[in-house]
Amino acid sequence: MSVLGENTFENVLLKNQSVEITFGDGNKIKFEDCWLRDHCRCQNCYHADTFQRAKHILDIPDSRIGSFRFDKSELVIIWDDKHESSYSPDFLSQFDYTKWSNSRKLSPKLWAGPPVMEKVAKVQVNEFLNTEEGAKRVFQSILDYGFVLIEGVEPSLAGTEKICQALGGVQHTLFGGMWEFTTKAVHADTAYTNIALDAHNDNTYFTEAAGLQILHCLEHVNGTGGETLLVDGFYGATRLKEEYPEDYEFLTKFNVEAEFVETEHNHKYSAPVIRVNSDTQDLVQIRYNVFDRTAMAFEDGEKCRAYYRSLRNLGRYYQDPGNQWQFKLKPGTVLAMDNFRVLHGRTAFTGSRTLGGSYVSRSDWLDRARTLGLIN
Ligand SMILES: C[N+](C)(C)CCCC[C@H](N)C(=O)O
Ligand SMILES: O=C(O)CCC(=O)C(=O)O
Repeated sequence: MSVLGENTFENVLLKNQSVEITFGDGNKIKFEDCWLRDHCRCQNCYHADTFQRAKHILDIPDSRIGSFRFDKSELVIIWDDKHESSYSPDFLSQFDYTKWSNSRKLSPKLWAGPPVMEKVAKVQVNEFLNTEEGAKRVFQSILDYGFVLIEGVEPSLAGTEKICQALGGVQHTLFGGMWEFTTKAVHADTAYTNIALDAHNDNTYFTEAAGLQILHCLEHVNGTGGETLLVDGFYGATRLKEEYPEDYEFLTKFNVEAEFVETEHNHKYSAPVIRVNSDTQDLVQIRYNVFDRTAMAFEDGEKCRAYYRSLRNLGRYYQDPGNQWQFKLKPGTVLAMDNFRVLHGRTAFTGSRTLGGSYVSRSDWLDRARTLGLIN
């Protein structure tokens, strides 16, 4: 791929309502006239200071290319309504479809079980908060493995909040912004107890689940247990696709309804357990939480049985201890995990245990990763 500022125009051919451009890096791309007019970057067509289009799509003339001229560094199109548009080779050469669509793909590194412990990043809090290199390591670990550990954090909600802000900002939900939870039943949810919680994704009952879940064990005294378990939701879905393709197909299409119900709230949402990108079929999100499922009616017995068979077959990968990483979160270490991919749970515990943390929206953490140059 050419370095920015090095590509050139080598040849431009007018072909009916499109132009075929050969660039200095040897690549050839065909542009339709409607696309070229829409991407005129003159001050009447584009607000360069806000990166926004200046015209409604209905106000972009349906014009034809009258003539054009070019040299190595500029292509000028004179439209049949006399408007002139200038393009650089670096701008246009971005729009090779394969290169453009690949530049938007994420590349998760699937994992199964404890070996991930050696791969996931463990970043000191000052490195994360005060250096670009540290911030890049944090977000790259989330992009690669779906989670990261940040160490040396002040074991308080305030100390944890600094991490949540740096990850993209605190996402407010019915549970609050920054939350601390214990076995005090402040919400009608088993998280606010001391029982074991099998691996799950949070917020399957929200129209958009939290992007990241941040957990920090602030204290655990006079008791045992309360170990965290993580499993790669994308690994399980990939195994299901290989070994039970019809169940994978079902879970990418069938809408499973989930709920969160308490006195002041009644959330419901229905969506596939496995969400894939409709263009690339790449995995986008896992919404696996068998505890928050609502009681559903089924169109027929076949769908009902497919629902149970496929949720069980997928659940076996997630419940397999060989695919899980189980560890004890200790005060000072913050776990940030991608709630669109990694399932989490905990073992039962005794004693007094306080967890602090927050959610961070997917938009906000991807925004940080993008501004660090890690993704497009
Ligand atoms: C994280 N915090 C304790 C605030 C809320 C927990 C809610 C858990 C819910 N059963 C779900 O899976 O979404
Ligand atoms: O208590 C824990 O370690 C995790 C609780 C949990 O799964 C959640 O809050 O979603």
